[in-house]
Parts: sequence; structure tokens; C-alpha cells
Amino acid sequence: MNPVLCRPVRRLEEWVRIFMALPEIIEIEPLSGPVVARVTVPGSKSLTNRALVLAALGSGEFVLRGALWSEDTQVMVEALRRLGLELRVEPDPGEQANRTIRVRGCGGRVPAGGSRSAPLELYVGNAGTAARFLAALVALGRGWYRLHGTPRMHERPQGALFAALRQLGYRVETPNDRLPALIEGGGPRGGECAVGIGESSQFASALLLCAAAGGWSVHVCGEDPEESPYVAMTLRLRERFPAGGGEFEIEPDASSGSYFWAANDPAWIWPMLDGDPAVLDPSRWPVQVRRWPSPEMQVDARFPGVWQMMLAAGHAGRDHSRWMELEISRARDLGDAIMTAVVLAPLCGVVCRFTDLGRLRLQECERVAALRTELTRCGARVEEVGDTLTVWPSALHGAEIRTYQDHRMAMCFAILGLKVPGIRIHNPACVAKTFPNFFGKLAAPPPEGLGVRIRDARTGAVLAPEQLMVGGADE
Ligand SMILES: O=C(O)C1=C[C@@H](OP(=O)(O)O)[C@@H](O)[C@H](O)C1
Ligand SMILES: C=C(OP(=O)(O)O)C(=O)O
Repeated sequence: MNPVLCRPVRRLEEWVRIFMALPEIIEIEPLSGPVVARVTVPGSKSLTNRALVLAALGSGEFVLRGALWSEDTQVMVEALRRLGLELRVEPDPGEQANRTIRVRGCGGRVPAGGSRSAPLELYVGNAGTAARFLAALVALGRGWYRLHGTPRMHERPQGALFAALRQLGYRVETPNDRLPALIEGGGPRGGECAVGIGESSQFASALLLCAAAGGWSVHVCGEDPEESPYVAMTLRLRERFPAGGGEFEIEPDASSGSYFWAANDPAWIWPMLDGDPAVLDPSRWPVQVRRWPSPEMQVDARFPGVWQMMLAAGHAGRDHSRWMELEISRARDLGDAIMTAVVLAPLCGVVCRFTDLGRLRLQECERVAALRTELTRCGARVEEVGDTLTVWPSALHGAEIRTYQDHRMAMCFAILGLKVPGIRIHNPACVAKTFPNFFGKLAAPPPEGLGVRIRDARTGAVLAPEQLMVGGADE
């Protein structure tokens, strides 16, 4: 192809993307009644980034099918390429935000970095998984690497992971135990370390993913790794991943699926329930998520069961003219999907106590405060005591929701907007972190989507599903 002609074509694509950027603020129009839908959600972010690390360190050729293609996985792919690994990304005809990713493993020999004064720079965006997993992975290389990310990633904790790497004998230089950080690869060197996961369980996952290649023995402090859901995911995946090369299928992302299960409104389910209690079975609900995984790997695969429990308790409370109370723990019952349950709780007719939320304060934003503030803005009664949020049944009204650059704030409140008129979402494009076509799926006609009308809140124009895809779909 003529190289002179190539450049203007690429520029045109860039312009198309810029014109198709989501508006700064959108309004969600509530659904007028039950919608029968069978939605496909993209691959699991957590499994994709773990599988990329295991494939990169493994021996042979790996084919990852159903891998998520979003900001968090793109920074991981780019970082592995900058390290010198060979990765090929191909479209997935079954899902716009998935890819098939082919990886040639380095057999545990991580390519060398730079010098201390000119380290190999690796950008991790605001992907906690990439920031933590790559910090452990580069320790297995030689020379110096510098990890850096977005301003928010530079505030998020890394300290306990760096302490564990130092116990193993690696050098990590950072003034404040956060990113940016310089890490000197020392290659595999057997040894032991203990890691605290109070601030993030990703510290343990990072070390466990690289432990076989590094000869590391990793002790997780304070929590039973088998019972800490995301550490358990790492242990399960290590057992199942084809270490010597081969194909691996990534499950759909259960946290992303929670938004669609939660679209099944109490006001749809309760009237049916009076005549037929079997209606409480999620497999009977109008909105379904295809290929729903078992909870063995992803704790959030429990979401339909938790939503069922909330709906059942809310219904029982109505009959006894007294609200029932439920406790839902971030440590045991749900992972990221607990945010979905928190935001929809005021409509469930049950008092919900959401406990063990401490780690949420250190994520994309201070999520405990953000949830309380934005739900209160919609008229909900919410109380924050320690790391617990209690949410009471409340009459809600529309509001402009600030999303704090947090994809899950945008997605949870968009689902609230299917039930409460006048919900407006600021910076909806932040969903690109894990679910670039989330709003496209809300707007797509049933049965693939929910047929929701989404407007540019400034102009009132209804946006077509293809206008609602954000960023990152171009490889
Ligand atoms: O290991 C993982 O893939 C994740 C662990 C969790 O983080 P924390 O352990 O920091 O809570 C979760 O919130 C995040 O979205 C993904
Ligand atoms: C906390 C999250 O992401 P991470 O820690 O992987 O950046 C999330 O996706 O909700």
C-alpha cells in the first residue's frame, strides 16, 4: 500500500472517533415496563489481565478467547508489548468489546528493562490489576523498569506489595510507596515473603501469579486466601490455566453482568410473585445475561442470587408491614457488584447493611463517600458508619450524578435511571475502563439490548446505540 496515502486514512478514523465521543452528560429515560432481553456482556477484566500475565510467563503459544478489550486490558497488552513480548489481537465476532489475544510466552524469562537513569517506561492507566501484576512481573526481568499511571493510580496503594518484593530481595524505589515507582528486576530468585491485603487483595494475586516463575513462596496475612474472593480467583485460575500453551476461554464479566440482572425491577417481579413464588428464580426474569458463569472464579456470579434475596425480603416485608433487614458483605458475598446492590437498594423495600467496604475507598474514587453522596442526592436515606453503609427504602427522584471518573458509579446509576425519572450521568465515557459498549447495550433494541432511550442532556437529542460506544475498539 502507498505509505503516503495511509496517513490521511488513519487521521480520518481518528476524527470519526472524536465525533463519536459520548456527550459530557446524558439522561437515561426510564423503561415503561418489563423488557425481554438476552444480553451478552464482555469478558472478565480480572480474568483477562490474569490470563495475560500467566500466558506471558508461560512456555509456548496461548490463545485467549473472549478476552475483554477495554482500557484496563489494553494497558496490560501495551505494557507486555513494550517489554518485548509478542501479542496479536484479533476481533471476536461474538462480542464487540472482546478480542482473541494470541500470546507467545517468554518461558519465565522476562525481557530486560533499561538502566536506572533510562528505565523501561510502562504505563498502567488506572488499572489496579495492571499496576500490581506488572510490578511483580518486572521483578523477574533484568535492569530497571518504571511503572506510572493516571493521577488517581498514583494515589492508590502499592506499599504492601512493594514490601513483599523487597523481602524477596528486589529493589523498589518510590518516595511514598505508590506509583510512579522504579523496580529493578533481579530475575527468579527463590525466597519467601508475607503480604498484607488489607488495602487491596491484588497485592497477593500479583505475587501468586508470578510465584511459580520466580520460585517465590507467598504467605497471605490477615485473611484466608481461599476465602478472599479475588485471591481465590487467582488460585483457581493457576490450577486451570494451560501453563505449557494452548487455548483458554475467558468467562463473561460477572460484575458487568450485575447491571443487567439489576435491570429486573422489583416493580416487575413483585406483582408476578403474588401468584407464583417460582418467579423469584432468576432464570425466569425478563432480562437475562447469556453464558452466566458459576461463582467458582468470580464472586460476582452470585449477584442474581443476592438480587433475588433482596427482592424476596422486600416482598416479605411488605406483607408484614415492617421492613426486613439484610446484611451483605464485600468480604464474603459480593465483589465489585456490591456497588450495584447499594445503588438499587432503596427500591427493594428492605433495609440493607453493606459491610466491609474499606477497600472501596482506595479504588477508582473514594467509593463509600461517592455512593453515599450521590444516592443521598437522589433522595435516599443512607448512613455511613465505619466501613458500613446502611440504605433504607426511600422514594427517589432524578438528579445529576457525579461519577468521579469511576466506571461503576456511571453504570450503577444508569441502571437506577431505568427506574427513576430524571437521572443524568456526568462523564459517561468513563465506562471505557471495563465496559466500552455498556451504554450501547442499554440502548440496543431487545433482545440483545434493553432498548433504553439515552439523550444528550444538553441538547435533548436521542443517541443511537452506535454513538454510545466509547474508545478503544480499534485493534
Ligand atoms: O484482583 C482483581 O482482579 C480485583 C480485585 C478487587 O480489588 P481489591 O482487592 O483492591 O478490592 C476488585 O475490586 C477489582 O476490580 C479487581
Ligand atoms: C476496583 C476496580 O478496578 P481496579 O482495582 O482493577 O483498577 C474496579 O474495576 O471496580
